[in-house]
Amino acid sequence: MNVATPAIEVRQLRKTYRGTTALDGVDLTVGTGEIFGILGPNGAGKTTTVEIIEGLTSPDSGSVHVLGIDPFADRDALRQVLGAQLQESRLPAKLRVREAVKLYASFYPDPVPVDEMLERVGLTDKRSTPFEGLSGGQQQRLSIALALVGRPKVAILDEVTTGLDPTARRAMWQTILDLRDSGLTVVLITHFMEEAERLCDRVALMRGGRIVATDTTGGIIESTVGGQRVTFDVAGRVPVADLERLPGVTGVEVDGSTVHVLGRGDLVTAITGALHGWGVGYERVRVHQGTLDDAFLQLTGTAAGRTEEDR
Ligand SMILES: Nc1ncnc2c1ncn2[C@@H]1O[C@H](COP(=O)(O)OP(=O)(O)OP(=O)(O)O)[C@@H](O)[C@H]1O
Repeated sequence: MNVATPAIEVRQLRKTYRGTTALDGVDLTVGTGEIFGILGPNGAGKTTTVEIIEGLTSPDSGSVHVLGIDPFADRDALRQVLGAQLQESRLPAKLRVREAVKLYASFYPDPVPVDEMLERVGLTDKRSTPFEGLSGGQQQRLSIALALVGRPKVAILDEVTTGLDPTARRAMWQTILDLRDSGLTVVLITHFMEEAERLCDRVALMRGGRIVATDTTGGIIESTVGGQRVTFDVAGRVPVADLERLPGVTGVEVDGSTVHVLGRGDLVTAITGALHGWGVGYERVRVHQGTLDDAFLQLTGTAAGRTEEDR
């Protein structure tokens, strides 16, 4: 990954649809050769952002550059470097797999040979199957083949593993990692936290048309939910101030007789040792490592997979 040489630069994008603010000042820098995830609840503005990057939707204001190309000033140049996978991978029902890839290949000066492309996405056996005869996962793989056949330098993949069974999802993950290893820059919109953790070099979390965090998944977890949460029950008075002063502790929450201590390092040893020393009886010690789900919840106010409207 090389953030010093950005593949995509987005500055202060704003977009309103008839009174609905879809984007409210989005800034993004995607380095060349990284898998960059965009996460956020439904309606956060992810698709609008990538549609603007793809030159499909014009922003009200702000700027976008993909490898230095302005998508709105030079659409033809953009098409040669950017591979976009359609969110709704709709093709004519009767179009056969190989014909579809051949058609898309004809748009480019130096496409991947059609049969090689089919092999790469595991669709060789399905080359003569019409689009309507493909399973959801096969349709996803075909749409990736269509996005990649022109040898793009940047690929935008929008929810490519939605609807896939666990085996197909893992195969798709490997495909995406292989693409990154071959030098492609990948922007990945996903609702799956595990997918983001496994694939993405960095992620941006969106909420209400804004980016609320950009970092590695580990960095986001560390800076929002910290290392871990230790929960235990006490019979008597909770020594909140004393707990807050322990090394590594970043927060203490009390819920009746249940105490949650947030922090980093060897928290359990520090807490139990201190409680013994203070003569405070405790029981049922539980440790919860911070996850990307927790960070998502904290930063977006929404559980992963729920909508902004649900809040
Ligand atoms: N064509 C449109 N007309 C009107 N409003 C739109 C249009 N496209 C998007 N919006 C609105 O803009 C906001 C952002 O939508 P967007 O599709 O970018 O979100 P998203 O994060 O991609 O959501 P999802 O996870 O559901 O795909 C939403 O409030 C949405 O209703």
